[in-house]
Amino acid sequence: MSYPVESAYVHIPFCSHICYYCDFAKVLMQGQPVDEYLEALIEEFRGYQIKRLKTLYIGGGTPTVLSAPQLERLLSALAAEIDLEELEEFTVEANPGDLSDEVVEVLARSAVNRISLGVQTFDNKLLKKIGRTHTEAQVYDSIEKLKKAGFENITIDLIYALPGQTMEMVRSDVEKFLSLNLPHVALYSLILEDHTVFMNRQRRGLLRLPNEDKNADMYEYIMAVLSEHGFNHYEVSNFGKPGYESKHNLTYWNNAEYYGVGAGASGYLEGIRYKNHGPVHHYLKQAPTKKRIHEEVLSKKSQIEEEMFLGLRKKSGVLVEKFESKFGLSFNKLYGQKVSELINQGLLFDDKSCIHMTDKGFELGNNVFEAFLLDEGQVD
Ligand SMILES: C[S@@+](CC[C@H](N)C(=O)[O-])C[C@H]1O[C@@H](n2cnc3c(N)ncnc32)[C@H](O)[C@@H]1O
Ligand SMILES: C[S@@+](CC[C@H](N)C(=O)[O-])C[C@H]1O[C@@H](n2cnc3c(N)ncnc32)[C@H](O)[C@@H]1O
Ligand code: SF4
Repeated sequence: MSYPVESAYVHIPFCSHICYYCDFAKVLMQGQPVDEYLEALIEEFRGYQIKRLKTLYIGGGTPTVLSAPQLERLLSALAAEIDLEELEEFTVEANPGDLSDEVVEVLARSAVNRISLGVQTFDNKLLKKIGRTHTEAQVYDSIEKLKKAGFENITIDLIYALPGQTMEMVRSDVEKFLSLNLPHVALYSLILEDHTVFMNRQRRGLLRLPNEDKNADMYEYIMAVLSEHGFNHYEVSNFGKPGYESKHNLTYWNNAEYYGVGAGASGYLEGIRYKNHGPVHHYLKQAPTKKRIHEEVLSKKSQIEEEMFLGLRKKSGVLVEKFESKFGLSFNKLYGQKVSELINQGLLFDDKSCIHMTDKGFELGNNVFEAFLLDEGQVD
């Protein structure tokens, strides 16, 4: 069965500085052929002849390091391609340090209706320690500017379990978020990624990270306090007031297909997961329709596993009937035994039509996901 593709991700790989924890596709903006990149990106987008989209997400890197005219060029070129009446959610990621008045003005005049602000923490000392260049005051300033410009669907990213971070500091970050009265927050536990300053420090024994128990305490605190304040914990790391759950990110977790455009972007089209060339110069060298570096036709086994891993990340879980009609298989025959075991361990619960993770399951996510790996040959 095929479903219409309703989402697109557009990647801006430039940053004004490189954070110590980050391994996303990004490069220092200085000296980069930014205008040339934007034209190539627009051409790649046009090549897909996309007309209808429900969600569009411009991420990075840092889209807001573009100058106001550059951002204007990008936003209007993308908007000209699609039917804006159909577009429900249009997100742009922004960094508090570089959100100028001119950039906010361009955003306000465009079809963008959701801003994702990379705050990470409100603690000035900690911000420095993780390689960020903005301050707490700049966060408030950016949010005020955005609100004044008419944005109310604003989300922020926070990271917890940062080096030297205590429970008290996490509490303070969450309280500061709550006092801003925003409808959404993503809270990520720090992941130590290869090729980062933090991994280098860790290898030399120089990084003091909260241990696993502390990390679990922090997550439990976050879940409890945000649900007390009316946030729906709709995905492992995402919390939104009802109606503010991110439609774009739900596309990923629903295992639906999406266009991925730009250097280092991933996409999923016609059963193929692909990734574009990452380094900007490599990306620019390829013809508009040949930007992909890697394509994988997913086997039925992989499709089923992904359906489970992604679906279980959501509070709403995996709908058994949808699974069965998508794959033409009996869910119970394939996973019934595993699901019973995980329910007995308190990691999953079952409400007849759906399988969901419990809070404990969210905490121990990887143990749960592992149980859904299939053996070779188990499905054709
Ligand atoms: C790739 S960044 C792009 C957004 C923007 N450039 C910024 O930094 O605010 C998206 C988000 O991923 C999260 N992130 C990046 N690296 C991470 C890591 N190693 N562990 C946990 N979260 C991470 C951060 O919260 C960040 O805001
Ligand atoms: C970690 S999430 C943050 C989401 C945000 N908190 C929100 O609710 O909208 C976003 C990051 O994931 C990465 N990302 C998302 N979709 C992508 C795609 N299709 N290809 C490549 N990177 C992607 C980008 O680096 C982007 O900055
Ligand atoms: S976290 Fe954001 S600003 Fe920092 S390096 Fe990564 S993409 Fe750039």
